[in-house]
Amino acid sequence: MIYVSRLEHFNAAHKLFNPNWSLAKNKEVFGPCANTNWHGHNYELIVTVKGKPDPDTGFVIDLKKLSTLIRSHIIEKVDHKNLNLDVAFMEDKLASTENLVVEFWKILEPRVQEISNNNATLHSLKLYETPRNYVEYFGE
Ligand SMILES: Nc1nc2c(c(=O)[nH]1)N=C([C@H](O)[C@H](O)COP(=O)(O)OP(=O)(O)OP(=O)(O)O)CN2
Repeated sequence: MIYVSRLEHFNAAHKLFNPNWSLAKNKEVFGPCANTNWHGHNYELIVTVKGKPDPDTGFVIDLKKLSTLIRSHIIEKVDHKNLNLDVAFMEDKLASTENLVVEFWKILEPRVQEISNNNATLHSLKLYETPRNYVEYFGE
């Protein structure tokens, strides 16, 4: 089994805010991340797929196709956007890195199989919110 990865990036604004709590409680729990007028991050997304190299191409998946898939279905929807206000798949969800990566998985998982003609499956997503904070998700 070979693991193949593609790195993409996007910039987005958000705030961490639970609408069921008061402003004071949001500030207590989330600190500056609950700042009323938003803040931004340079996100880095690493998409890893797994499979065996196709004997005709030597590819587990065509990385150009994988990049196009990630850009058209994820990056175009979140880049230079406000994750709380502009992104349909984040509606009614807290804009945490964890919740983002779960929504990304739901979008990418079936499409990776499709573009690889069922040769590859999605293995993991790693999403950096800052150079020091990142989450990894394996679909479980
Ligand atoms: N489990 C999570 N914890 C936190 C998340 C998250 O998505 N999941 N997000 C945040 C905030 O969005 C926050 O803006 C993170 O930025 P910051 O604290 O500035 O990040 P760094 O730790 O990298 O910066 P330092 O300068 O090193 O403090 C918070 N928690």
